Amino acid sequence: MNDADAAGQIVEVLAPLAVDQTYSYFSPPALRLAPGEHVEIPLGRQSTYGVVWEVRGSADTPGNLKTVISRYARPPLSQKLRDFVDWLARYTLAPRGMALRLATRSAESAEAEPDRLVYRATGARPQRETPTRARVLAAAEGGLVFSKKALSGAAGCSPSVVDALVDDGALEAIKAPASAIADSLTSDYAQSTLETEQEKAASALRSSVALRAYQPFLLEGVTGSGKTEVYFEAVAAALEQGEQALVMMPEIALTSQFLERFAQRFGGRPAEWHSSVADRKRSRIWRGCATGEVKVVVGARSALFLPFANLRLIVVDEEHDGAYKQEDGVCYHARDMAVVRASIEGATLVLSSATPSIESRVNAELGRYAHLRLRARAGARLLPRADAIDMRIEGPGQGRWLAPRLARAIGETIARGEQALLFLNRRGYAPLTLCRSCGHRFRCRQCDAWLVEHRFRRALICHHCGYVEQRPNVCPECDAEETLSPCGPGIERIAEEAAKLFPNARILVLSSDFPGGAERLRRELEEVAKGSFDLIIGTQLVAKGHNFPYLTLVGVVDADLGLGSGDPRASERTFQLLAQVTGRAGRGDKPGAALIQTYHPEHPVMRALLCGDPEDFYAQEISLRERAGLPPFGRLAALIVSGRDAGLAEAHARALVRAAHSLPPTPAYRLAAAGGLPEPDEIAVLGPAEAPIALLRGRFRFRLLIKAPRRANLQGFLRDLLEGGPPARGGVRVQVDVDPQSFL
Ligand SMILES: Nc1ncnc2c1ncn2[C@@H]1O[C@H](COP(=O)(O)OP(=O)(O)OP(=O)(O)O)[C@@H](O)[C@H]1O
Ligand SMILES: [Zn+2]
Repeated sequence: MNDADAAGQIVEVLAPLAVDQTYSYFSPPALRLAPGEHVEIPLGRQSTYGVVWEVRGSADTPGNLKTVISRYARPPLSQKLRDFVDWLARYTLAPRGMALRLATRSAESAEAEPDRLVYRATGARPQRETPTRARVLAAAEGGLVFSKKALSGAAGCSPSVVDALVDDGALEAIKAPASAIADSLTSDYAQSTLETEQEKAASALRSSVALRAYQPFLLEGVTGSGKTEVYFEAVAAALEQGEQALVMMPEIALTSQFLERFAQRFGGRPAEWHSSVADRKRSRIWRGCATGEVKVVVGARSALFLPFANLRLIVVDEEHDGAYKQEDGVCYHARDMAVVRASIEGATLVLSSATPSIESRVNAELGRYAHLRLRARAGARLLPRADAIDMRIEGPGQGRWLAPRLARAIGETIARGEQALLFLNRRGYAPLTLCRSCGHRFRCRQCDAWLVEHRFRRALICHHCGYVEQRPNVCPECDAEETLSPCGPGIERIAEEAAKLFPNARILVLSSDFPGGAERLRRELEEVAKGSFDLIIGTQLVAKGHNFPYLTLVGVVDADLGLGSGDPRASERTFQLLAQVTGRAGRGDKPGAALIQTYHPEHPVMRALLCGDPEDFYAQEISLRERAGLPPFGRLAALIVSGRDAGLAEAHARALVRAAHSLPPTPAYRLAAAGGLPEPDEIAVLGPAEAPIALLRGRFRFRLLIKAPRRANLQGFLRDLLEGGPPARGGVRVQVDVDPQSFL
């Protein structure tokens, strides 16, 4: 043994806590740690879990450092994954420990499983025979293997009898093969014949995967054009090389159809990764990703932090979907971080959508992403014919929500034995309840929001914080009886109207807030696909990615709903949602149609939907963004300052603005003068303004918006501001949201 072997090490360890820095520890000679290994370390008065971030050198004695307690037998985090964690933290301004937490939450207990023993009869007779022993041997007859528990259970004896029979030579114990975490997959299990455009796109993806280098693609194809079919070819290419692929989906709990389709193509299911997968199973998948045993993961945004051993492909399905943005804890956009992870891993990246985000569209137009397009539906099917119902002219009567033309079309569809879908993106019965006598309106005490009436649950509910109260019969303000009146519709109210209009129809209301959770929704969506319902009424969860072969008519109850929010992405989001939901029609043998109820049929969003060609719409949105310096032409960050005391929160927000303007000048960025128009290369600090939801869960909220040119060092500025600015006091919190998606 030479000196270096005999010496201990000094290691930097990052703990998955709200800390940014690593801590130095002494590691005794016996441990010989490598970067990425998982260790137990003393921290404060306790011991905690951490990951070795760096080995700094050797040392003979701890000196004044604390000593690493032990090492966990878990697969180490690769350099690439550690780089990704560091990158994420730098970009989002989250403490590095919190970014690490995203990658290690399921690592705990991801040790290798101990070998399991199973038992088999040897055919030899035991030296001593008893009735109990005879029963155990009878249970083991036939040459099969059994667990100890199965044998002792069958014989009604204690497990020690099994051990005794092993000692006697009548049974033998053998190592059981570890049960597989994932099905084995076959790249060419059932290949479909691709159409010309599909084949072109698929072969571009296949060659990219073979190259083993970072290459980003935007796969843009109309609804039902076979995007899934195309990116399956990229998955197949990764499997052929024995390497790994990750497919991200915005609503993983609802993707049983997808898993089924995957199994038909590859002969087995991928590993599923999302919050409703049991902890134990998550740990096994985590480990399987690190050992390379798991080849394909289908998951929600958190799957991006799995410790893949050799990741060749990331697919972000429905890349435009808002669900990819995480808005609490570490605020990150999983689509954008997928780009980063793919580039660190040297993997192929596929962003797939029928209605890409403006950001991805611009990136494709500028050549940053290769643009693959599928312009027609597969199998010569047509996109649904869309028509507007002008609510100013042909709307329904007072207290009703379905225009006569829409009601007629639904009746005819059902009569033909086909399915219709009514879409309204609002849960509950009515978004507002008011007293006709005194005008009292029910609002949440914790939030700046009306309480939404839910008839099925007989309650008034706040959709922001979940606060629930019973709906009274008497007005709490003026004591008048029977004067409370619901205003406006939610899907429950549409269901009530539909039940009156179509008393014999099999109607299904789909909403994420009904009891039974994701499991129930999964079953109901399967029933819809089988044709068990005539009319489906649902919120945005019916819009996404489903294939309902019998569905031929989609009715949009209120197409204007999302347009008035003042959000810079309002038009884009409304277009995406409505294109997706109308795209559910006509995917089977029969052509589909969409009827769109709107007060603004001339709105660019409606025009794009009606003519079926979004090019003008995209061009217009892109030029609006460009002129306003909004993403992707400029960059945004929001600081949300909140507190139980409105005055303190507002004062802190103002103090932050003052602090921004008194930061010492630096070559790293330039700040626009307070109140002045920014020069093209300057960062502007806007606000503070009271947030549109000024009160949320009992906290008063003020927002600052930081607007920066694309090349400016936005993170550098934010870091200087948060470090150099005044400390928050009196329970005031500052949340940083880089690339905000929500402005509420
Ligand atoms: N080449 C093909 N051969 C046979 N069937 C195909 C082919 N391409 C697509 N299909 C079928 O067409 C339907 C739509 O395809 P797919 O779901 O892949 O489209 P998509 O573009 O992902 O749809 P969306 O974005 O609307 O969810 C599916 O039922 C699929 O099986
Ligand atoms: Zn509330």
